[in-house]
Amino acid sequence: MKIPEKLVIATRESRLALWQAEYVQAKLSALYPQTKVELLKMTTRGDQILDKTLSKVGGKGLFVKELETALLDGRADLAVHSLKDVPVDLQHPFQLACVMEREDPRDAFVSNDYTQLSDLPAGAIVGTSSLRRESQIRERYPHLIVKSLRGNLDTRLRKLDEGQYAAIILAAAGLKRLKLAERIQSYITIEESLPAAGQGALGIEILAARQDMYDLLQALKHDNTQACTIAERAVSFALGGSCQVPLAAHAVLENDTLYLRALVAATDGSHIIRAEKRGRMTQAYTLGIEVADVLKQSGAKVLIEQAINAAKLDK
Ligand SMILES: NCc1[nH]cc(CCC(=O)O)c1CC(=O)O
Repeated sequence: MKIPEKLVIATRESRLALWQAEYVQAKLSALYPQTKVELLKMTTRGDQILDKTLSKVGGKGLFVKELETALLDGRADLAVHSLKDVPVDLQHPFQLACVMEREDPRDAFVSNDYTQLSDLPAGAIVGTSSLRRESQIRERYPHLIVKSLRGNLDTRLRKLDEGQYAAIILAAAGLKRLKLAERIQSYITIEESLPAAGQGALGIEILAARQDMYDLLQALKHDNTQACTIAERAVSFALGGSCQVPLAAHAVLENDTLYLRALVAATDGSHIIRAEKRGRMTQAYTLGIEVADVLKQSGAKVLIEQAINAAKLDK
């Protein structure tokens, strides 16, 4: 393997994105001490459009496109992403080189006044802009009001502190990475808020033609996480998932067996379709497709069409 003199990592400029890119930078520097590893900091459309909920902005790959341009014109060799933000139908000329070890995949309950969702009184306002979180909250706590909450982590926490919300829901992974875990009142169980495909994991994107990069990055791969997220992303892919659709998929490895759970929800919170299955680690993708098939047989397609139409009407 030929080790390059210099590597450039494309990254967004949010604090979390920079943490993630610097984390990869440190790992690569340790692995390849002769190589100079630099960051190319970029603003994406997802960072600029802050007045709409993500489902209404509606673009797949809202947070990755600009970084891909840098890969294409050779300004960067790799791009570091929250895997959750990487489109499941990532296509040629791009490729995921590897998936790194997952942080805590759970959603976190953040509030200045309450300890957990079940403590909130009727009419209390919960902030989240994820349809996935919203539908699961609505199913279990129909007396709560869910309101949109956008912006990077610091912005979201500021809006909570200003009193616009009784509580907000955020990915635990981001808070932990930014040393903000003390803001977490409680963790929402996987059962109560099934996470998004890839939540908590980092994905490294490259040009598919860059075999040298692919080989170099295999040292960062985490087999367990990669198998779990392949299964999760396959569910989403098979259902045509995007952030317009309330879709969750989460897998864990239990003694070499993958345990995959997924759900599709009605945007109005009226019902949720769930499916789960166990399978071999080496058959992760197939397992995801099978779980998606079970969801389809239970009527998931109709819910997905409704969600996509609702998003169109809202624009
Ligand atoms: N959609 C934005 C996004 N992308 C990744 C994370 C958190 C970190 C992760 O899941 O890896 C977040 C924020 C959130 O969901 O609270």
